[in-house]
Amino acid sequence: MSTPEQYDALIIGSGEAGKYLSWHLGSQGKKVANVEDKRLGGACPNIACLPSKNVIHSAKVASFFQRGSEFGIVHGDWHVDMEAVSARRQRMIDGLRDMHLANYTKNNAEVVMGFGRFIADKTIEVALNAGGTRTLRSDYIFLDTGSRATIDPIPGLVESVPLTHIELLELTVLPEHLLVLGGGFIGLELAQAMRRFGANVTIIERNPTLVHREDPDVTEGLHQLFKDEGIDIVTSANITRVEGTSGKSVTVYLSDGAKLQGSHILVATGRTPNTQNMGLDVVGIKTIPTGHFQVNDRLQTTAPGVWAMGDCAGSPHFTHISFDDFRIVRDNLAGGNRTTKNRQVPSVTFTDPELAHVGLSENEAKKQGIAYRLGKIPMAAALRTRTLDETRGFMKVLIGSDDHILGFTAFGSGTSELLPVIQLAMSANLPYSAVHNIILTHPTLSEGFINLFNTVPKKQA
Ligand SMILES: Cc1cc2nc3c(=O)[nH]c(=O)nc-3n(C[C@H](O)[C@H](O)[C@H](O)COP(=O)(O)OP(=O)(O)OC[C@H]3O[C@@H](n4cnc5c(N)ncnc54)[C@H](O)[C@@H]3O)c2cc1C
Ligand SMILES: NC(=O)c1ccc[n+]([C@@H]2O[C@H](COP(=O)([O-])OP(=O)(O)OC[C@H]3O[C@@H](n4cnc5c(N)ncnc54)[C@H](O)[C@@H]3O)[C@@H](O)[C@H]2O)c1
Repeated sequence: MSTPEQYDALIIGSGEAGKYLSWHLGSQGKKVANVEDKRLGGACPNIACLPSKNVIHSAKVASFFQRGSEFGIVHGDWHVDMEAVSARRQRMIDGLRDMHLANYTKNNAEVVMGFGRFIADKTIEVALNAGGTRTLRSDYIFLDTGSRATIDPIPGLVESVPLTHIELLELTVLPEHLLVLGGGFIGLELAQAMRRFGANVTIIERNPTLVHREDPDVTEGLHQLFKDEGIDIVTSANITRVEGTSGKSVTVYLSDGAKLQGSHILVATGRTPNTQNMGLDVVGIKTIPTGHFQVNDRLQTTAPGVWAMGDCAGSPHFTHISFDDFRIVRDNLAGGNRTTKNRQVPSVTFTDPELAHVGLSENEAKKQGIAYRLGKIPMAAALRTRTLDETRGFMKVLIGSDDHILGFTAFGSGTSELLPVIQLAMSANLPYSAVHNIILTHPTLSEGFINLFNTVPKKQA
């Protein structure tokens, strides 16, 4: 082993938690190296959240063109230029890359491009992308290695060279017919975007409904939306094999004898944590059966002086949660006592309309035997939606016996921006009247809260 270079902190992976911790510790004058083997800044700005929302927005513009006459806009011939859609996405990514580089420079955090693995206690060897190795040592090591698309061991699937979200977002030619494996977050968002660009799309989901853990009104709403947009949905699908090559012709065979034919196939069936080939045995870092690093509620692994954050630590797979993992570790390093226990996990599925959620769903409340009063309105009751012709969907809120908000779900255009008000009331333990009684600007979507809380049944005396 070459003589290790000594650091105050080593961070493996430059995803959300990793980069923020690198910038934070660097700004405090610590000698920090952030090791990254692929894309600086991790998945979110390069291949996940931001590029997908960029492409989804282009698809929204396409849907406005399709709906032009509804708004009194008469246009001539138009078409989708996938090369230009892709170029717009790439421009955004390039800008984000510059922003990341500037942050590393400003905060004196070193970037080491290469794959990191443990070779001894507190010691990482980096196989440099540029060739050669470096050996780095620190008493403080933080893992933020993220996750990748799972490719199930279905006969013929690997051989079909399926698209993952990475290749799909980079397409410069529209698929004629896209088969989407999985009706979860990625499948729904990308299926709708591709359909709006003009592709035929079939979603193949193994459960009886899309987003099967959601309440029945949510799944019904999504099924109806996708049906109206001309997306085929095959549920309770048991795939026995795949034949052909994505980009040419692919056939998916189901156990009930059905045969689904497409030009391309996208896998969107969940994530696998990046925890392999990292020399974990050398330092005694354990993983759990899902492959994630084993951590406690302060995100400490089973090796002293090694923490894990974000997807690789099994935290809910969202960028905002990886960011919160960073805050927990940052504050505990400074002597705090923060944990991952009982934290809010808000989420938004960026279909159009969006599905925004925080707290308990009705399914969960029933399963846990928690009594609730339900307030619910159609989105059309928030009059803003009528000005926009975006009246599809509903909002609902679960209220506990003490008048506090237990959960909120909105399936409606622009509803992601409604979450923070509800989250604030929930985290400050305020009764729902605290939101109900605010003067809410007319005509905004949030004004819908007044109508929503009006529908909550009064407490029984
Ligand atoms: C298509 C898509 C859309 C999404 N949209 C959203 C969204 O809208 N909102 C949201 O909140 N979440 C979204 N997510 C989820 C979100 O992207 C992830 O939860 C988040 O990026 C995870 O961040 P992370 O910090 O765990 O690490 P990541 O961003 O995954 O970064 C980990 C980095 O570590 C590197 N690495 C791994 N192993 C090593 C090693 N040994 N040595 C060196 N480097 C290594 C990897 O190459 C990677 O760059 C989306 C995900 C996908 C796939
Ligand atoms: N807007 C967002 O915040 C956002 C967007 C995209 C991804 N993400 C994150 O990334 C994670 C991964 O997304 P995802 O869509 O890959 O996973 P997911 O867990 O959301 O959905 C996967 C779906 O695939 C189905 N499935 C699994 N194996 C299958 C098979 N063999 N055949 C047919 N269907 C099968 C599952 O039943 C499930 O419905 C999400 O859980 C989420 O945490 C978040």
